[in-house]
Amino acid sequence: MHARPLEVQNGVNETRRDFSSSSSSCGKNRGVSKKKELSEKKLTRYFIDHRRVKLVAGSGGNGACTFHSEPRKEWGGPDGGNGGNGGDIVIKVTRQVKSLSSVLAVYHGQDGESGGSKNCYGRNANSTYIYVPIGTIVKDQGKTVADLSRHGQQYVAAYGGAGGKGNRFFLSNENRAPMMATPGEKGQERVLHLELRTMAHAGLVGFPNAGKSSLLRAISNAKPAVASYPFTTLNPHVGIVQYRDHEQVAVADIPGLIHGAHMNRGLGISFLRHIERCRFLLFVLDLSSPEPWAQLEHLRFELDQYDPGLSLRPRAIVANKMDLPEARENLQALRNRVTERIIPVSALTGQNTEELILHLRELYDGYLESESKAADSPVKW
Ligand SMILES: Nc1nc2c(ncn2[C@@H]2O[C@H](COP(=O)(O)OP(=O)(O)OP(=O)(O)O)[C@@H](O)[C@H]2O)c(=O)[nH]1
Ligand SMILES: [Mg+2]
Repeated sequence: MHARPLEVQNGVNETRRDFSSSSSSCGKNRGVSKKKELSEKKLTRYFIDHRRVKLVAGSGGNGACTFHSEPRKEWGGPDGGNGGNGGDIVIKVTRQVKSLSSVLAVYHGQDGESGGSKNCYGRNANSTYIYVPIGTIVKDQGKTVADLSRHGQQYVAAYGGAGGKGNRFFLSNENRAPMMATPGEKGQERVLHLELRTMAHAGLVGFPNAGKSSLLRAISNAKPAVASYPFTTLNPHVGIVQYRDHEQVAVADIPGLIHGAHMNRGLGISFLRHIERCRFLLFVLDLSSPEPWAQLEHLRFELDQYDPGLSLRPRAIVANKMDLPEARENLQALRNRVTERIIPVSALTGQNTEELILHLRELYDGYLESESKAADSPVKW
């Protein structure tokens, strides 16, 4: 078990290899020849699940100060139109976007058009949209201001400034020739933090190489990359387990945790955040490794350090790699040490995955029941 951090160090090289080969647009095997060590800091850069954005909404257009002029009509009166409103900046959820990597650091909204003569009003500016994935949380100085969990949901993050008034607006009985017009207001300026938290019912939690991605492949429609080195998975993948009665359970393959993850080691805190959103947990253990129960203790420790009680969510232990002889030897020893339900499976051969799928459904039904109870309970004032 103590060899894990070392393994992770080795895997750091490998991750670059996988990263370049898995995204075809980057070109094949680009990183393979380069043996440069990839630091943990660089590793975390590949997955963007939080962003700081500065938003400057559009300013309103200025009002115009003009007078009607026509041949033989000396005092035509004021005809300066109002300016248009500045564009808002809107954060909008879309299914098509999977991470926050496309979100820029600064956004400027469009300015409203200025008013013109002949009572022409300036055009209002269009809103600027920032597209984010489902499960994005918007925070302003640490306070959550929006929790965007549905496709199409939107949040107006910065309001555009109102357009200025033209001199026609100030026409009154007292003042027949107003010489004033107001400038457009400045758009709202804000600095927000966006955070992405995977939305899934179940989370696969385990050390790198435990077989989480293989398991997700075996039980759901998702096809995350599988390879024999740690940190193959750099982004959470969500797979859907489909049942005959059309019920669907979402399972998230969360990148491997390592010892010290709560202190941001490895892929660290960013992934603990994703686990936080899962209703129930499946601890995936590589049973072919020596003393697999130590993996479980480490995982629990990391979860509880991040959020006390997180490891106590409804859960099951998935004893993976049961096709290997060492795993069969370890299973009984694990059973003697752990009271929770253990489901022995082999993600590689698909052995006993039905039991896991059925147990997942039990956990899901339990979750639905607790949700409906919570909805029925009277609200306390
Ligand atoms: N023999 C055997 N090998 C398995 C089994 N499940 C996974 N593996 C192998 O274990 C290695 C790691 O599998 P992954 O599914 O990539 O592991 P992971 O937990 O997703 O790893 P990270 O994404 O790095 O955290 C691969 O070489 C798999 O082929 C299993 O049930 N039996
Ligand atoms: Mg994986």
